[in-house]
Amino acid sequence: MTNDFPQVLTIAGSDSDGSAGMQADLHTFFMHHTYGASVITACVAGNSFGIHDSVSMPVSFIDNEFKDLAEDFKILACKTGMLADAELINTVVKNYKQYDFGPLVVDPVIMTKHGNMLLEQAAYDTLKTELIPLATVLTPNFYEAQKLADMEINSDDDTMEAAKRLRALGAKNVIIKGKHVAGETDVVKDYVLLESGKDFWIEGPYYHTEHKNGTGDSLSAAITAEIAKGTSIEEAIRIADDYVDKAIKNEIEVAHKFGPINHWAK
Ligand SMILES: Nc1ncnc2c1ncn2[C@@H]1O[C@H](COP(=O)(O)OP(=O)(O)O)[C@@H](O)[C@H]1O
Ligand SMILES: Cc1ncc(COP(=O)(O)OP(=O)(O)O)c(N)n1
Repeated sequence: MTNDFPQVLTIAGSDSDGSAGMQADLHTFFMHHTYGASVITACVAGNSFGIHDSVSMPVSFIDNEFKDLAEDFKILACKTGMLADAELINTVVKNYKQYDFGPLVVDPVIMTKHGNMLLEQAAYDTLKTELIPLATVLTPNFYEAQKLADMEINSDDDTMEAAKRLRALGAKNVIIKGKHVAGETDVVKDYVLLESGKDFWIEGPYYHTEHKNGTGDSLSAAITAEIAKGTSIEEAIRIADDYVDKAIKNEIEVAHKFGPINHWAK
């Protein structure tokens, strides 16, 4: 029997079209040679045209998902995605503190790139005070970084200041995914501030494609998988960035409008 596949966990919402949410996480875990388990927090009904309905799981059900995994699995790293509201954030925080599921990557999912809200506004403070302090790596996109750092980002200096503020909330390592707007952008730039104080930019070409649903989920899932394999945080972030870059660059023909990225790309 082989034991070469570290066990990892996504604590996230299900997205019915498979492009984002825990489905994207599980595709990514698989491609990084890790075994993915899931604590489902919410379900969204959606397709490549948008999200059309959403329900949250009962708190007692989420407790039982954690308990069942803790009794049977050795989770080496985990990540959070869509948490919907403050009650769900508090439930996840309580369970993460109770069990030993390794380093935590927090993808502070607030809104999809097409404007659907996935976290209610009343929960932003809970995210900041309860979950972010537990984060080994925090992975906000441009919009989320502005909300959580409570500032506008208009320059590289602003991005660096926002990352400092997010570290001050308690996140050990921060990657802020850069702003990228079709027609305005030739390059995408992510900024990384590590626990050691080391910082750097990861720059790549902007790809003109509608097939980029799930980029943020896949980035944070790849970081999680690499951490579970023992990769350093810096290298995990670089590998994850490269994975998502290739997955956007090499489009696949799935769905009619805003499609998924290509997890098989090499
Ligand atoms: N069109 C694009 N071309 C190249 N890289 C992209 C593109 N869109 C997103 N990325 C990259 O995908 C990763 C996820 O970023 P982003 O899409 O902003 O996250 P989110 O899905 O959380 O909004 C980042 O590394 C970002 O630079
Ligand atoms: C259930 C669910 N969770 C998260 C998202 C958003 O995914 P993300 O990768 O952060 O962003 P997009 O690239 O999809 O905008 C989602 N859509 N559904």
